[in-house]
Amino acid sequence: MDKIDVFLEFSSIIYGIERDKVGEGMQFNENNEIINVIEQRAILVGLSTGTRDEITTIENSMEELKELAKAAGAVVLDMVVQNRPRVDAAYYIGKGKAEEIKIFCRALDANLVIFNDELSGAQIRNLEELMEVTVIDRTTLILDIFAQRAQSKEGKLQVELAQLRYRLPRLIGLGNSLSRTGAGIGTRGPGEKKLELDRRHILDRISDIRHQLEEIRKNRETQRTKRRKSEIPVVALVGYTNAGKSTLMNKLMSISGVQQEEKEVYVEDMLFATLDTAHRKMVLPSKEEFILIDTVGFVSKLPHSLVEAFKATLEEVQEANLLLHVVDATNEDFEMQIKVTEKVLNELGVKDKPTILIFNKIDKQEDQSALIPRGENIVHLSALKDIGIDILMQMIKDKLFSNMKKVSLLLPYSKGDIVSYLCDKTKVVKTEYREDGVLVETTVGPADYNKYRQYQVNKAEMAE
Ligand SMILES: Nc1nc2c(ncn2[C@@H]2O[C@H](COP(=O)(O)OP(=O)(O)OP(=O)(O)O)[C@@H](O)[C@H]2O)c(=O)[nH]1
Ligand SMILES: [Mg+2]
Repeated sequence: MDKIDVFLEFSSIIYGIERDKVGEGMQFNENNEIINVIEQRAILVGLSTGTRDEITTIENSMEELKELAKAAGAVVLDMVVQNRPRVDAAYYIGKGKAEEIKIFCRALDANLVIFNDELSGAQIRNLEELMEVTVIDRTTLILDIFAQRAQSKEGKLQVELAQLRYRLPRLIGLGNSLSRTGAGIGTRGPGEKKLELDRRHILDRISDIRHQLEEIRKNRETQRTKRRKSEIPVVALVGYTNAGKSTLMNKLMSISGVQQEEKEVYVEDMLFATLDTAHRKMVLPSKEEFILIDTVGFVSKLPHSLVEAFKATLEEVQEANLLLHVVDATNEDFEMQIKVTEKVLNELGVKDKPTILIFNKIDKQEDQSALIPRGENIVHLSALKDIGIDILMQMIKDKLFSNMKKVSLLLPYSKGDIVSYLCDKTKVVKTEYREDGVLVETTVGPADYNKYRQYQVNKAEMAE
């Protein structure tokens, strides 16, 4: 074990004991005793290249970075934006600006500089050497928040995998950074784990995590197959972080009449409150059932390694019959948030799903109600104050169940494949083996109805 390993291992034990201190940096003496708890005092730095493909303004992006920094436990002292047509390969914002920020750090007693974009290993190293403070980027910050929040075994593995993938091409820069800080944002792994710094170990660990995740995925697949068989439709809540997905899930659960108060999902006014998907069974007043899934929220510039790592969890979204895309109507950047969510869903292979666009928090939003779109698959509501929930329920019902038709099909014995398909995919209430074929009573959607209506028999024929 080298010096850094010992240092990190020890600091991870400290974090394990003093959870509320997570988010703060610590200083240790030679005996690895805490001698000082260092506040993570951060200056945020953004770069505006003035190109039109930026999906939001630099000001809004920096505000969000501030929220992310706070969510990770840092104190934000100030924000600096550099206008520059191109990224500087060595110093990202250019050496001159980096020197200015160094003076700024001294003046404000900052010990951390957070960049709004991903940096290369060389940029991190150069900037740290020049500015003499810890340098991290937006990706490290987001991964750090995820590392702090991950609860389930799968969540922890996914975050660790994302962190390791991010680390691998940046070992030189990060090694430097970690040996300098020892603790604090960017050094934490999920479950207070020490993060690897050695290339070979990282590769081994990545392959080990992949295997473990594959096992978990297989298990989930088995459960999903069971669910599919039971033919209960699946509805997934998706959207930008902090939009109110979990609040809406709890609201729908409370009115669905199912006794599951203990199963309320976690709601918090912070970014990335939910990391693990949660499933709950819902029952509509008219008794139809569906499964509702709550999922991790998205954010602008979501690290690619995280999207990759979370793919398996979000596989469920791919299979959902309906998406509820929740939007925070009070956020002035809601259009960007919708675009980001759609883009991430696209990356996950979720395309052309029936979707209800939900503008949430209308109890609070005042100024921009005229700006919020209205339309066929759009609903304005407040999950917190119970406004418009009944309209949403009706829409869900219409989307999931209005096209379903009860049918009695008499299938010749030569059409065994259709019989097995129906038994597999639809809610069969009766099968009867008759002389002229198999009589199947079931409920089908419009596509299946059109395909198999030729086999439909009416009640009089059935009685023969
Ligand atoms: N005023 C108001 N606040 C709401 C409403 N719905 C949710 N909130 C608040 O918004 C914050 C975030 O809510 P969550 O339900 O945790 O949001 P989420 O989309 O699950 O967030 P992540 O899990 O982080 O992706 C909480 O403070 C909620 O109380 C609403 O209708 N009106
Ligand atoms: Mg949530």
